[in-house]
Amino acid sequence: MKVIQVNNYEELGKIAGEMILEQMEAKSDSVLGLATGETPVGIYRYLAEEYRNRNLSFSKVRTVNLDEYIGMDGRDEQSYRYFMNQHLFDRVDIRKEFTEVPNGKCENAEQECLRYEKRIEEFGGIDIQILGMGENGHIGFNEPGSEFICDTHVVSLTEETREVNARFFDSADNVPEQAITMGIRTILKARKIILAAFGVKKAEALAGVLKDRVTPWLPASVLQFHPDVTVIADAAALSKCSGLY
Ligand SMILES: O=P(O)(O)OC[C@H]1O[C@](O)(CO)[C@@H](O)[C@@H]1O
Repeated sequence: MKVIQVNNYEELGKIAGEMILEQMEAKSDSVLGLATGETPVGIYRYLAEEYRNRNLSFSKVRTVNLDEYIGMDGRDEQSYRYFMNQHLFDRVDIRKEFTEVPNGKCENAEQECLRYEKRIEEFGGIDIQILGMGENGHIGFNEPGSEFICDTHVVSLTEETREVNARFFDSADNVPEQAITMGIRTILKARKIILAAFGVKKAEALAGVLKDRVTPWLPASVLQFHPDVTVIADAAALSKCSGLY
């Protein structure tokens, strides 16, 4: 894995953003795999700014998001669809019908997972996938103990993740208990992966990803099996990784 240490959050957004723009320059109809959470907000901000500053177009770009809470639709402010509209899709000329986020309000979640996986295939697979990482090492909502050979599926969130994500809700009780997430196999099929980590809360998990054995108990460690992963992280997130990169 290639590791890039950044000095601040803005730099993380710029370096990851430039990798995405490079991908779009090489292929205007690139398929971008996108993530939610606080970490990638700076990446979307950078993309939206560069869209305005340069003569860029997202009109041919397709996107697929990692996950969505079950029970939420795009009008719910805590939904990941809402997050993506707010931070990126409403700020660039992307075609909404080219943006995919699992439908949290679907009638049949199992069918929705199959539809989602098929849609990624129809798009031609993911060219570049942005990943954040949970403090427990989850990627997407693949929690510790998840199967590696798994496509888009329904998950029950751990209490730990629900508590960490309570910051986006009125209380932890309001955090949905289930979500739809791309599986680890879906993620590993992406041609390139960026793992973004910021802050000391990610230090332990990131050290495990860079130095420990691959284990389902630290889902992000599976990225060691992927041939093209770039880790972009600040000194705090890398503080337990000295000598490893
Ligand atoms: O970037 P943050 O806010 O630390 O979140 C990390 C991870 O948590 C999630 O938001 C879900 O718990 C993931 O989508 C994300 O990768």
